[in-house]
Amino acid sequence: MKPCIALTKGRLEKQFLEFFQSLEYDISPLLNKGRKLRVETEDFQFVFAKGVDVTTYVEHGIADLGIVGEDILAEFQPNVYNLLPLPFGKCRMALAAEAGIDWPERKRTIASKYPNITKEFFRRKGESVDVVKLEGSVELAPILGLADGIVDIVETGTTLKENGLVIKEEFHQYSARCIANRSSLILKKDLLAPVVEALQKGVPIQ
Ligand SMILES: Nc1ncnc2c1ncn2[C@@H]1O[C@H](COP(=O)(O)OP(=O)(O)OP(=O)(O)O)[C@@H](O)[C@H]1O
Ligand SMILES: O=P(O)(O)OC[C@H]1O[C@H](OP(=O)(O)OP(=O)(O)O)[C@H](O)[C@@H]1O
Repeated sequence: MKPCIALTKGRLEKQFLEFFQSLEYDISPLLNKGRKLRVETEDFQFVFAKGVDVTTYVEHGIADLGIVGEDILAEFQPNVYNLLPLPFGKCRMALAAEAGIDWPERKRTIASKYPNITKEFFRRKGESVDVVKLEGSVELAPILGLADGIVDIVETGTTLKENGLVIKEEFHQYSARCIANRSSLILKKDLLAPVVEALQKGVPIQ
């Protein structure tokens, strides 16, 4: 039996595969996978899904391990074992608003793909806000007047800058994480230990 690893499609998939290859695992069957969502290599089964679905497959034990952004874990709090940080997918969570516009004194409206993280951020500040959930291109919301500000991921800051927004506060730093199904870690210990160890060795000491 091969361990099953669920990968977040897109950005993290690319970065994970480069990292995995640097650990000398053969990833050649994954390089020309086309639109296939399930691919086997010599040592593993890989499945490809959206971040939040990666956590669902791992929580249900369909996948033993998952590669997912820490932002997804913070937002959805899945019942998985948060095994270790990985040295890619680094980004921050920030509150941003239009440059040169005064932050209104009334109750504010904040747009985000992360309503739970947003509410928790303002709860800790003792402020009550209305949160509008969006699925992407969140930077549009203040420009179009849907919200006073946004809570979103920032990496280079280019998206904010090119849309006339500025950071008001940064409040979390994230990276990709390796998560595990809680039972798999016990029941498939011998199968998973070598890969977990290899991933761990590949993570530079902070
Ligand atoms: N600009 C970024 N720079 C670095 N890491 C990012 C950035 N945006 C997102 N991430 C990280 O990568 C993960 C996957 O992001 P990605 O944009 O590939 O998918 P997504 O935002 O879930 O949306 P979709 O699949 O709908 O495009 C996020 O959960 C986050 O941890
Ligand atoms: O600071 P930057 O390097 O510009 O990166 C930040 C952008 O990246 C993410 O969006 P993504 O590309 O995932 O698109 P989305 O808006 O559709 O989620 C995030 O939501 C920001 O919009």
